[in-house]
Amino acid sequence: MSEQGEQQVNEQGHLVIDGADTVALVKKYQTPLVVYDVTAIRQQIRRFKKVFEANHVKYAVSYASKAFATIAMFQLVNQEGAHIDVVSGGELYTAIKAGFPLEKVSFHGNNKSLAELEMAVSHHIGVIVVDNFHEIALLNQVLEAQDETINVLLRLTPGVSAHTHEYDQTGQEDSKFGFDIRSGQAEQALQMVLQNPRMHMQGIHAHIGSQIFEVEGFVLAAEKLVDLAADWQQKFHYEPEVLNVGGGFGIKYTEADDPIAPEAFVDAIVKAVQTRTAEHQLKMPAIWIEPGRSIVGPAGYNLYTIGSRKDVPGLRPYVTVDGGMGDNIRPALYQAEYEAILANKATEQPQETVRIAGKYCESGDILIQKQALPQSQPGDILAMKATGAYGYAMASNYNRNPRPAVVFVEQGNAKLVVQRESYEDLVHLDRSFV
Ligand SMILES: Cc1ncc(COP(=O)(O)O)c(C=O)c1O
Ligand SMILES: N[C@@H](CCCC[NH3+])C(=O)O
Repeated sequence: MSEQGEQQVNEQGHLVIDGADTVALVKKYQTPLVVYDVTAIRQQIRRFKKVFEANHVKYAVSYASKAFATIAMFQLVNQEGAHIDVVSGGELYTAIKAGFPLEKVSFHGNNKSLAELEMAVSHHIGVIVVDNFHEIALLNQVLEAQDETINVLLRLTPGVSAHTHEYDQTGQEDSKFGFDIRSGQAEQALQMVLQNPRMHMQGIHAHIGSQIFEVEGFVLAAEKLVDLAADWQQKFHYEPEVLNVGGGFGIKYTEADDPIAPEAFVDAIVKAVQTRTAEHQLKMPAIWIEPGRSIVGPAGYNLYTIGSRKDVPGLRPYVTVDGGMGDNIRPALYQAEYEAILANKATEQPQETVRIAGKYCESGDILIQKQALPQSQPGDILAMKATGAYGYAMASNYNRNPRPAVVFVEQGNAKLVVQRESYEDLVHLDRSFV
């Protein structure tokens, strides 16, 4: 068992992840290897749920599976009684393969295809988070063709932009996502759904961004949603059963990060919704959240083997590992920062500051710009911490490197949950030209 930020080391001086010696894991599964601390994932889901339960509100913790979507992860989420959100037919297919209860699935996305909507409706998923007018028409077409009905949430852009990296802002008005509230688009969408006998207007949704450290944005967005609900109650006698405030709760990647606890986010959101609904004399809706990063991020580690080293005189040493931007694009894409330790020398003191480079054919393939480490040798194991969200999920086969294996560890027991890709896998879909 491990808490975010805590580091477990055994008598051999090896980093331990949920009871398993990382050096032994590497011996068995090789590198690059993605390892998840299952206890940490379970704890994180339970922490979110506990706050809702303490406040006696109806709720759903819906894991945003885009952060890490595999069959094993969906099964783990199901064991913890949480919901999931999917954003593609592929994520939905994974949920189906995992045996996930599909009535607990929400389907997001700003351009769901006809085929994706057909798949969602025929599998009777819990709710479609409708994003735009085109989708209302497509969904209606699918529902008529299949003679079905479905629950709908409307995705709204509440005009709240969270303080975060620019690429992650999705709540502001100038966004590709959702119906704009201010211009009246949201109201128009509501009327269309209310008039459609095949769509059950279950509630409203807003997601304001990702890797957010303050509660203010969530509180503001939640208040705006409740104000809108009050307006709709007056105008249309409509009250939402569900108010979904999205995900985006920030995590600690480096010592410089100081996110508030998951409990604090949820508590502030619940209190804001309670207060505002009471003011407007509305029924208290169920509150749904969609944490992705905060559930899997801190629980994940990328393990690499150190290979070559280049000392640039007067500048710095480059220490290269056997992975890089193919298994973690975030440093190259978002200038995301991480910290790493030598997993096989976890008790040794740092002696130098190095740049951790990947093996890909790109100068920008740097995993960590500045990392203090003990003296390292080829063959040492580097453990990058907090890589569990949007790491493996965004992995590619660039340079035709196979994607890593993924191992789940729980109380010392390791289980391979995604096999390492083979060279054969890499050419599997290729067809000969001659
Ligand atoms: C609609 C929606 N819900 C949930 C999430 C999950 O966000 P995070 O992983 O930051 O918790 C995202 C991604 O930002 C999203 O777009
Ligand atoms: N992929 C982004 C987060 C995207 C959030 C999804 N809406 C990251 O790694 O930080």
